[in-house]
Amino acid sequence: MPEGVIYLDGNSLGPMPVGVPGALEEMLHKEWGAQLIRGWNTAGWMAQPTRVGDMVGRLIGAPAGSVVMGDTLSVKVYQAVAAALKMRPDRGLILSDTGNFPTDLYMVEGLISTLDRGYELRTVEPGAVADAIDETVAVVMLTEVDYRTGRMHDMNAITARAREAGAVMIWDLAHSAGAIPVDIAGSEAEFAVGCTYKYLNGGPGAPAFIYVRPDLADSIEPALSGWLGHRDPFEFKLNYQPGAGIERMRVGTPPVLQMTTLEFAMKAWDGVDMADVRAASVALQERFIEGVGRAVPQLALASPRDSAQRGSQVSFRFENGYAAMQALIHHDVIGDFRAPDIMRFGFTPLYLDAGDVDEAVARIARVMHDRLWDRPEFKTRNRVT
Ligand SMILES: Cc1ncc(COP(=O)(O)O)c(C=O)c1O
Ligand SMILES: Nc1c(O)cccc1C(=O)C[C@H](N)C(=O)O
Repeated sequence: MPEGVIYLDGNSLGPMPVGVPGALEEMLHKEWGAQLIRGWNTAGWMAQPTRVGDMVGRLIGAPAGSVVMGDTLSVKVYQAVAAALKMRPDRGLILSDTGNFPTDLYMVEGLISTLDRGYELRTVEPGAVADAIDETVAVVMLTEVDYRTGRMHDMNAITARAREAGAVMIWDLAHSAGAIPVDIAGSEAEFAVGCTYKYLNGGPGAPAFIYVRPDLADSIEPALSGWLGHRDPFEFKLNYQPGAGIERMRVGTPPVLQMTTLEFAMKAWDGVDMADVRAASVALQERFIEGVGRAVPQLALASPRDSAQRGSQVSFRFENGYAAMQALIHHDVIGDFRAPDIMRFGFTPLYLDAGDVDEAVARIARVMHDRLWDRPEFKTRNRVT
């Protein structure tokens, strides 16, 4: 971590794991440089999407062979929804919630605009999802942890409700993978998707993942029928035939450099138990909430106070939240801002401890008490964070 920086934004972009530059340099010289196109076979690039998929799968409770990496999360959402709709041709409703990340909703809008049957995308308040699931719903698509508030859905209860109603369940685990324990197989959800540039530290643009419940993987119909999801890509047949199991959710050429970065980053999780990560995360978050509550009571907690209902982030509402976050970043506490008024802080025990939390609270208190945010340069909205 850069000297003096307290990084509370690993829920948006994880930091670079120690050793990544060396690992990449080695790969560039020994694999791409020396092996050239032979690297697809001899360096194992072709098998990397499922090999890394298994590493990610372990953290989300997915059995080996049920997760594949590739593309962006937006694309994986599209694939999951398209396949799910084909499983329920008699129904026309896709249910999501108003807390979902916009791209998930946008991808559904785009997908259904290309389909002849009139589909409806309906969003309800997060707390109203379970009651909104009935026999008219084809697909329930939710992000488990709300990107703004950190509010967590009850994955098992909602999946069970969807199952009862005959709807297909898709979970977006963008804010769950590497953040909280997930038992996707135990939930019996049909699909899950997620990204790897947040808690898994795969780097900006790291490939996304998709999980398909193993008993379905050989029967789902991929909408993005790319050649690397074909049963025999190197037969170069004129017609598409889906590959075996999860392989059919591959599309085109995998981003090998990003995949190699991610594969290296995943080594940090070897032997790590998500229950330990969760316990450490909750302890850090509780310390933070109590500290901020004592020192800066004007920041209103936007996250559930009960840690059992919160992912691995803590958010506060403040009307000048954008400027306050810019000022904080200026003072080397990096969180981010989400419109309209949310200051968001992510907790990642792999590289944060109680001392970081106390120092962050002290700097937040200074920024707020001394109104260090009240400067024109902090008020121009032109930033990602
Ligand atoms: C829940 C969720 N879905 C999707 C995305 C983004 O998708 P993509 O990786 O395609 O930009 C994010 C974050 O950017 C997210 O938080
Ligand atoms: N994926 C991002 C990007 O390409 C640029 C900036 C931010 C992101 C994010 O991941 C945002 C994140 N999903 C969020 O929860 O707000």
